[in-house]
Amino acid sequence: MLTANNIHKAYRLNKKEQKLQHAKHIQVLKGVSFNCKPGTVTGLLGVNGAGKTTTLRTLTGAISADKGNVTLDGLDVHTNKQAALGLGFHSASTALYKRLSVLANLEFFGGLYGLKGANLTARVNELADRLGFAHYLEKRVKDLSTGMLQKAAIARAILHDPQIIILDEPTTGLDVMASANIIDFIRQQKELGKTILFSTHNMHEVESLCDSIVVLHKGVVHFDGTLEDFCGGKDLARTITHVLSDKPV
Ligand SMILES: Nc1ncnc2c1ncn2[C@@H]1O[C@H](COP(=O)(O)OP(=O)(O)OP(=O)(O)O)[C@@H](O)[C@H]1O
Repeated sequence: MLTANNIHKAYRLNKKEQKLQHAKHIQVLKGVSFNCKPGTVTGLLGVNGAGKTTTLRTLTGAISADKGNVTLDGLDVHTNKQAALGLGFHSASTALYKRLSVLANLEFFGGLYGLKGANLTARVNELADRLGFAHYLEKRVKDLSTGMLQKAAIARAILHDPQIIILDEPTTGLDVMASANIIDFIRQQKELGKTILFSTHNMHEVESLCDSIVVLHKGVVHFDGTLEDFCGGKDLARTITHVLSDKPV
């Protein structure tokens, strides 16, 4: 089980912001705690600026938390290498080398995970088939469309076959077909027994995929539980708007 335990995170403001806000820091996460149960899909929801990306980045160690910890099956993912390898993280900033082909990128990053030879080829081909990018393995990353790039970057993030897959807005900016492809992929990964945590603003994706949701608001977990418990049979988009703006549904 992946556990976020009392995560706090503040960012230092730049000089102009410090003057405007009469503060040196902005406290973005204020004690975020939740679990992702094995073999489930959890949606991380919240309005722009709620702290979703910061949560995912601190969970995966991409940035350090000021306080709190993250464990995978009881092991701290920030200090235990084996636990860290249990996570795969994709976000808009997941980098690929633009001048290299998709294949060369995946071979390079696979090598960093210790994959080589037939095992590496098999893993790249498996992901290319599942995500539907086998036909552009030889294309240079700089020549990819947004959707193509997204799939290649997701593949890069999970080359090492992690138990936990963490995706920051995986379908943002994608057309319906490319989005559906990624949603199918998440579903397949769940069927394979993986644990998935992803942030999104698309409530239909949440309704069709998620076993549970975590609603973040102003850096605090506002709700953590099943969709049914959150919505009580009502429409998710309306419920979340109601809950977060305190207006009647
Ligand atoms: N590197 C940074 N330095 C300073 N402030 C930051 C930094 N990164 C994020 N923030 C601020 O932290 C807050 C939360 O940002 P975050 O990106 O985590 O929110 P989010 O819920 O993912 O938003 P969105 O839905 O728009 O992607 C925002 O006020 C943002 O401006």
